Amino acid sequence: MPSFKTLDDLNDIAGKRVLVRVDLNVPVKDGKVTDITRIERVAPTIIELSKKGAKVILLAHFGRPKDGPSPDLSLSLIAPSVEEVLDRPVATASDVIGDAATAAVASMKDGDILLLENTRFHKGEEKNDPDFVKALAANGDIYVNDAFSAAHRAHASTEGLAHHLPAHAGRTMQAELEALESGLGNPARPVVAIVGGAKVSTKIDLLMNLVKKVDALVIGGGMANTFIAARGTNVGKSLCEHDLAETAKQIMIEAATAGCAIILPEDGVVAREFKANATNEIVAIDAIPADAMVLDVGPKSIEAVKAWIERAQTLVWNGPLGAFEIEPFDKATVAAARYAAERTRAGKLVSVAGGGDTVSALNHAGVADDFSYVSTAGGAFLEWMEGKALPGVAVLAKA
Ligand SMILES: Nc1ncnc2c1ncn2[C@@H]1O[C@H](COP(=O)(O)OP(=O)(O)O)[C@@H](O)[C@H]1O
Ligand SMILES: O=C(OP(=O)(O)O)[C@H](O)COP(=O)(O)O
Repeated sequence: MPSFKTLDDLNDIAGKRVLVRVDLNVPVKDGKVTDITRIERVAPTIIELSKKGAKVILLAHFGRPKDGPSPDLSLSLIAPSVEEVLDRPVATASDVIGDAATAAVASMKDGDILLLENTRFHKGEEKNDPDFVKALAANGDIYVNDAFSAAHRAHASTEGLAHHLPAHAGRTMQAELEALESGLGNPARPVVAIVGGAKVSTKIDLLMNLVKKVDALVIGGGMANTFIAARGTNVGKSLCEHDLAETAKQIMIEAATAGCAIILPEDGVVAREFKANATNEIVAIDAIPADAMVLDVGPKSIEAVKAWIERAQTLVWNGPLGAFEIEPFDKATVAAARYAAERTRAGKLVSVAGGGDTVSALNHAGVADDFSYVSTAGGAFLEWMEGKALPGVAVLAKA
């Protein structure tokens, strides 16, 4: 595990402006936060710094804004939940740099907490643009990164800042790395990975290495549609990234070479509308109607997933098997989560799951506490599993 400075190395910080990168990219429905796990996980760092008298300035992204600020991706939507979890007032600012941010920081008293606006409202964030990094750094004396779940991004607030200010890992960053190392550093085999969800383009590349590390890869969700389409099967209107067909094919070749089984759904639950209780039917995976979309894997596939969980000694899971937020398309995710929890409780399985929506899905299934470890991270967790150095962690180690 890389060594880095932590909060233990931060003394006499009363009055200091501490820029704390947190991950507040939480699930939201109708403007309301539906899962507060990520907020709960960063609370200890925020409270500790505030109690030491620091001015705690939170930096975070929310969603993937394309063209600058948009009200539906404003962190002001998340601020009330942050206040509720911390049980303290949290001020907000209408921007993350510039006059609005400077004025908000200038008005802080020792121990105050301020949430700046979505870092991704500026293009410089994802480009790790030096001028944007400087503008962020102007409001801080110290940088703390507690966003393990965004540490696979070499962005201004996750990587760039550590080159400008004394950089420390927050309590969650530290705890996540320790827990993953102790749970998965030397995993018992067979290791089975389940990968689903919707972030196909940002996660598909890492499967190329993941298949060399695990014995079986079970693919569900939007990711499965992309693999099924790559085989030449019609996926109708399903969430699918057709331009990634070649990558998907290459992954299947790599998996065969590495001796990793790839398990794709045999059947799916299809609907014509993405909404709760939409009329739906179960179809074989090669019989998806052209005007329908697969919103969950079907009952035969659920049995296959459970059989792989039964064979596994270690399970790593990121990405729900279906659109679990809308019933009845939560069935496969709930069934797999409950079965993995049952095997874990019986001492037959080490189960590690991660990702904002995956954690929310485990909470929905009522089994998050039964898993061996639940990480706040999805993509970062899988990249860690691949053995990759995460830019946000590597830079802390250097600092
Ligand atoms: N078949 C599907 N069609 C559309 N969306 C899906 C499907 N399966 C899963 N999803 C969606 O994937 C999202 C979670 O994906 P992702 O962000 O990759 O997971 P995580 O946050 O756990 O890393 C959920 O909102 C879920 O509705
Ligand atoms: O939610 C996140 O990642 P995850 O969906 O892989 O768990 C992180 O906040 C990173 O977000 P990003 O994938 O838009 O960079």
